[in-house]
Amino acid sequence: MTAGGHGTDGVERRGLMFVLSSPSGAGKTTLSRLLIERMTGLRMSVSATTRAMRPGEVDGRDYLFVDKARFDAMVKGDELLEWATVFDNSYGTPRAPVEAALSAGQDVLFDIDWQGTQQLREKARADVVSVFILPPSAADLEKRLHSRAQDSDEVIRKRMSRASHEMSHWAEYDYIVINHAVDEAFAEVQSILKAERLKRERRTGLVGFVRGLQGQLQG
Ligand SMILES: Nc1nc2c(ncn2[C@@H]2O[C@H](COP(=O)(O)OP(=O)(O)O)[C@@H](O)[C@H]2O)c(=O)[nH]1
Ligand SMILES: Nc1ncnc2c1ncn2[C@@H]1O[C@H](COP(=O)(O)OP(=O)(O)O)[C@@H](O)[C@H]1O
Repeated sequence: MTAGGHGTDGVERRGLMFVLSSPSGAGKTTLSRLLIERMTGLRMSVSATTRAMRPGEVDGRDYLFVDKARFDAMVKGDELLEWATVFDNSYGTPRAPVEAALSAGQDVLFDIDWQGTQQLREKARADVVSVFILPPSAADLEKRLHSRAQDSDEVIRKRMSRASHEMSHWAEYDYIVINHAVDEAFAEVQSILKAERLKRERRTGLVGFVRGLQGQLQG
């Protein structure tokens, strides 16, 4: 699924799928936006969802907002790389943009839940890097859900009551980041991506590069 692209140092490598998951309100969206703004070579995977649009959200940027019939047609037509039901709504990752980005040598960022992460891992274990974001405390989580001011009290109660269940999947992830201060959590997530980009196994161009160096040395 992942064709080659060039790393910042010019050595060809396979693109990776960078996954952020967390209980609702822990900071995935905030960290994802910062990553997209500040890291080159990284594209956001825009999910399809049947949930209602929140104030300030933009169709096609935050999500593709679709009705249940369209979502079911996407599932039937094998248009989704993975999909799951979360908070009574359907969410899924459109396959085509992900495949196009990876073939163009870009990395892809996913804000998806543990169910979607498991499905991606089953499909492409070596190319998936997963990070679970935890809130510093339950009180902070609740405060953040309220401060976002985009969900009703009832929806927030539902999200809080699901948080413990969501969090129970933390040990399936490669990295765990505790989101105390945004800047620090961002720096940690950024470091993970930078290090993962340098992993030897992804750097398909290294053999040729080193051969070239050896040729120069013998030359
Ligand atoms: N499996 C899967 N989960 C998704 C997808 N898109 C979003 N989610 C997850 O659905 C959950 C709810 O997302 P959302 O309604 O935006 O609320 P938020 O968690 O407060 O941002 C979050 O855990 C997201 O990570 C997707 O395409 N697939
Ligand atoms: N480290 C942090 N400290 C304080 N507030 C934060 C922090 N990270 C995120 N927030 C705020 O918490 C709310 C929920 O964050 P968001 O990124 O939407 O979470 P998620 O996408 O995981 O549901 C937002 O209002 C966001 O601005």
